[in-house]
Amino acid sequence: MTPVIAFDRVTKRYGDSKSLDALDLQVPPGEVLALLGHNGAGKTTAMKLILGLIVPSEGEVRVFGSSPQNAEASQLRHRLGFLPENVGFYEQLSGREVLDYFARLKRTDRRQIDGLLEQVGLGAAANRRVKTYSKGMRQRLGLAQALLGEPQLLLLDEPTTGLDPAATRDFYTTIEALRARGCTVLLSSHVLPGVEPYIDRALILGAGRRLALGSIDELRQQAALPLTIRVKGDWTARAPSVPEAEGTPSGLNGHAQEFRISPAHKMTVLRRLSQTPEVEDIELLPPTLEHLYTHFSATLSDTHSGTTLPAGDQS
Ligand SMILES: Nc1ncnc2c1ncn2[C@@H]1O[C@H](COP(=O)(O)OP(=O)(O)OP(=O)(O)O)[C@@H](O)[C@H]1O
Repeated sequence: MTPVIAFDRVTKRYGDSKSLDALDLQVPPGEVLALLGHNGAGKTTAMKLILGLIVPSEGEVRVFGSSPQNAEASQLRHRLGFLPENVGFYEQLSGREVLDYFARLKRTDRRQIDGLLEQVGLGAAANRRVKTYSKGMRQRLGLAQALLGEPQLLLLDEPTTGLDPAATRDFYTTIEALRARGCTVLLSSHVLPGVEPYIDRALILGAGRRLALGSIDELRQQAALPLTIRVKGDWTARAPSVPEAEGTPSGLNGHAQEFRISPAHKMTVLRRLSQTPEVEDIELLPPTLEHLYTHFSATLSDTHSGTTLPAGDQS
């Protein structure tokens, strides 16, 4: 199956510095991929290359099997929706008028506008001027604009910046619906909380390089970070220590204790604890995407200080 996005050793240079450095990436149809990285990691550069706004210095970018630069590029753009990082609209227009304007620009059917406004939760505010919209409402209008024409590929640059937790959740619910209808979504972010359940894979970029790529489970396996075990009950008198624990265990409310163990010791520790009658409950807390992001981003500082990236992540 042709990947929706394919980067083959793509480098983008500005003067002497590289915004992207020999990036390889294949995104299959219907995947939701999070593009994660600190400021300046190369996320927006990758999106601009996909949109055909800039050209690679080396390597090749293909979108739906074609170069975003060639003669078919305008057709290609009809299959694409884009929400830029800083979305700006004409303040004097209403939400409906803004979408009407963009639908004309994109030459798409204007009858979808009301449905889209409902879908992003702006149905009741459709006739209000944009200048009266909150930050969250503007982001929703930006998303509705990106969804005009039922795109098969959606590029969302920092879409949840400035949104409150409820608006962020609503936003991810919309992403879930898009995934259900087979749309491929590329979502750049450094705001991670809440994104985990909605993505298929994450690409962690650092200084234009691929630091890690995989599903959350694959990233957990690669990182082999300790997991946290939370144990409730008055069990410490009978089994006062867990020799496998890393660092100092922490007490919680006097009735629970939390400690970190390596994944290799998980089953040994669980078996022992489950045979201790005073143990009332055991909770396993695997590393979150945020932990993984911090871990893989630290490999970049290691690289800069002379050591290399982990095996398998050097492309
Ligand atoms: N037009 C340009 N001219 C020179 N340097 C550029 C240009 N565009 C981007 N860069 C540089 O390329 C690097 C990557 O930038 P990019 O905007 O892709 O990062 P980003 O991951 O999107 O960052 P942020 O999270 O801050 O948006 C940065 O060092 C940036 O300064």
